[in-house]
Amino acid sequence: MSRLPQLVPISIADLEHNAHTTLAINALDYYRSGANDMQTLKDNQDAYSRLRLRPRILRDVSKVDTTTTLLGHKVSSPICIAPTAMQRLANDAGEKATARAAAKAKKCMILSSWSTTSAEDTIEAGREVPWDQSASGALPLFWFQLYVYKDRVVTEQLIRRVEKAGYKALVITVDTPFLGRRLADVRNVFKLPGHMSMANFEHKDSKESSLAAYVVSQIDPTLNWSDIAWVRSITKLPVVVKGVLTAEDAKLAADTGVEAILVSNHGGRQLDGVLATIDALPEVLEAVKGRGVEVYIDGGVRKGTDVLKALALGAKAVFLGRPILWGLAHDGEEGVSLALNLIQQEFELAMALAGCCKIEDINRDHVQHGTTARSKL
Ligand SMILES: Cc1cc2nc3c(=O)[nH]c(=O)nc-3n(C[C@H](O)[C@H](O)[C@H](O)COP(=O)(O)O)c2cc1C
Ligand SMILES: CC(C)CC(=O)C(=O)O
Repeated sequence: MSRLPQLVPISIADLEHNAHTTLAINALDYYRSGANDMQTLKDNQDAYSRLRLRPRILRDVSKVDTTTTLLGHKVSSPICIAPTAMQRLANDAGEKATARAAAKAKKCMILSSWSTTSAEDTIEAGREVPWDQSASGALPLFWFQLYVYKDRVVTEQLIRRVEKAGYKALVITVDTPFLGRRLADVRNVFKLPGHMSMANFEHKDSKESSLAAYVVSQIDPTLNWSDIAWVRSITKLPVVVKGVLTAEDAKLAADTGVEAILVSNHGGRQLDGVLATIDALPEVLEAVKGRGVEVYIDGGVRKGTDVLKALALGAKAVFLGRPILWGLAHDGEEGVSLALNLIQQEFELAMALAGCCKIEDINRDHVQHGTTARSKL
């Protein structure tokens, strides 16, 4: 098969292009696919293009500061790393490379339950990078994404391990009672290669079965709000619910006492046909207004202007899924650093060009839906 030439990457799109030229087809398909017709996958990005920015001028933007806080921890930027499973498919250094890049950038990384490196080894790799406080006071931040296993003993043991290892929040993914139907994975009969394992669950590994069958065998489809309350009752770590898309569920999340909500459709990989996350964000924000719940977003964030739009609509932070995998595939740790730096630099430039010097300067008036001037709306 002839491969396209590599680009010298200067954008996330370039990194994606390069990953298409280098990754083995089963890994590439697993990473890039959405469910079914991939309508939501496409819409996650398209929806950002339907928004327009409203810049302010003459505001002395010679210095731009992107530091912010997530659940009380100061990080260098609201650009964070979403949990993605099986990162060693992209590069042998996998999750360790991502952790080092996150630590260097003093950004927040969420590690997937289904990582190919254990929770302990991943955070340890992050610690190899000095966690010295920068002048801004920002520090690296590691959170753990939890799939709730049918076996609650396994679930609780994992929570104890990640508490001990130093993860600072549990991000419970609630949109995967079953795996979405990703047609390419079905055709490729995708499964984890024999030399890798789901490193947090060695004894639960099921290399023989497809991913969908593994989910059916291990993940609890009876999961409901009382289980979220149960997790909260057995840990002091703050809880983030990942996969909220409606005002109704946002209210229930707040009622359950969770500290944060991650508006997510799992990168279009679960229920195809749901709203793009940036279109679902306003109703979620409205539903939890004044309840002290932080609201984040992921899905389709590829450019600095996307970050600006999400923050202008009210998100506290954005999480990147595939862009990190494209960086990993390009050049391991260096590639993840490149992905993070490219979008960080774009965001800083977008802030300056919109007249914003700090995160608090970004507000609802910096963005509008549609392409018609406000005076004509
Ligand atoms: C290859 C891949 C694996 C993923 N694995 C997980 C996972 O293990 N746990 C989880 O909660 N979300 C998982 N996600 C969803 C991401 O956390 C995130 O919601 C999504 O990728 C964001 O969209 P983006 O890829 O457009 O940035 C995965 C996404 C991809 C693309
Ligand atoms: C192993 C999978 C359930 C990980 C995941 O969330 C995904 O592939 O989207």
